[in-house]
Amino acid sequence: MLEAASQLRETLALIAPGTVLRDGLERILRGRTGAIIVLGFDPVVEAISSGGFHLDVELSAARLRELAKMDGGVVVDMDTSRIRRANVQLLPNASIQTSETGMRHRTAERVARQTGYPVISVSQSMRIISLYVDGKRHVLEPSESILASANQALAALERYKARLDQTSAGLDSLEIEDLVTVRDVTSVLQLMEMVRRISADIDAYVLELGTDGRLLALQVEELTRGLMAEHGFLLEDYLPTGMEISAVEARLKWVGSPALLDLAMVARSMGLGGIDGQDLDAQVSPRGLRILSKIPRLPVVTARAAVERWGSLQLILGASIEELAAVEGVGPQRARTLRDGLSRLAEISIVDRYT
Ligand SMILES: Nc1ncnc2c1ncn2[C@@H]1O[C@H](COP(=O)(O)OP(=O)(O)OP(=O)(O)O)[C@@H](O)[C@H]1O
Repeated sequence: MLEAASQLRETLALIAPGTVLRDGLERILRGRTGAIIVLGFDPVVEAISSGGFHLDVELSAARLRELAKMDGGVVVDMDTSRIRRANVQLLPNASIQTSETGMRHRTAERVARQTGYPVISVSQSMRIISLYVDGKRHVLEPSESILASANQALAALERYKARLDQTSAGLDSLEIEDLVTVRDVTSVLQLMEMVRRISADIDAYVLELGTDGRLLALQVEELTRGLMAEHGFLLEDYLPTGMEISAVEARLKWVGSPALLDLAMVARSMGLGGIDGQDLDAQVSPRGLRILSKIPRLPVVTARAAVERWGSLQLILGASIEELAAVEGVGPQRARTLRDGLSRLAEISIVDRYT
């Protein structure tokens, strides 16, 4: 059995716009009929299916629509995308709790609970498609209303991303001048986490939207490109020795959205700002990976080699071209790229400060 959240996700993907199943469901709705469709076929399903007939035909939208016109349920074997039974009376255990009204929906919920397979009901009277999976009911919204919510989330994502870019550029300058405090680092991490959460929400919409969500997916991908890598570099730059990135990520995941607004909470998650994370004005110095990764044409392995050799951005800034070139994995040409890149970042930082 799949993990609950992933079972819902996988089923939503199976019935998203653009899939055969969704096309069939839309036809059933347009034809003003109803349906009850079990997405799985095994001896348990067989045991609670009575009457009707056995089939072994490929699932198609037109077939599903035709079979749904008949009374009773349709059983689809999703592994092989084949229709296995139609016109069956489903007889789940009547003692299974159901919060639904109407025989079709009560049956759908019970069958889903009893078999562990997702069950779809299309209500003829209410004209809605419901999915019963993992003991819960999920009503399929029309793409337009999902898109409306997704667009709101996208607007929020754009706002947070713009703030993140600004805050991250501010951190560049502070790093060059060695004036970073815990507050500066955690502000960037906080915004990264917010952006990550909003994109995860949008990903869920994208999944449910199927082909209707392609443009949305592209926009999110564009907005969040490179963000995961930068997130990792930021942590590598500031984590106290001995603290694992995965441990910080696991902690952050459990910080609720309101608590995420508290910088001390974020600081505590990454082991900065003292035991309680309250010392936000404490000075910290980066190892330098995040800022070096921003230098065009400088491979990450080279940046990493320099960071491993000196262990601090200030020391890298103070190193001569010859010293840089002598590091294994750097060499003369990349040493120059690195030095020029850092000089440019330093210039930008000075310009930012005095204009
Ligand atoms: N146990 C069952 N097995 C298979 N199909 C069923 C079962 N119970 C109901 N149905 C199907 O649902 C149809 C509608 O039944 P009923 O009017 O009791 O349900 P409903 O919940 O009010 O449905 P709707 O919301 O579509 O109006 C039945 O004609 C039958 O095709």
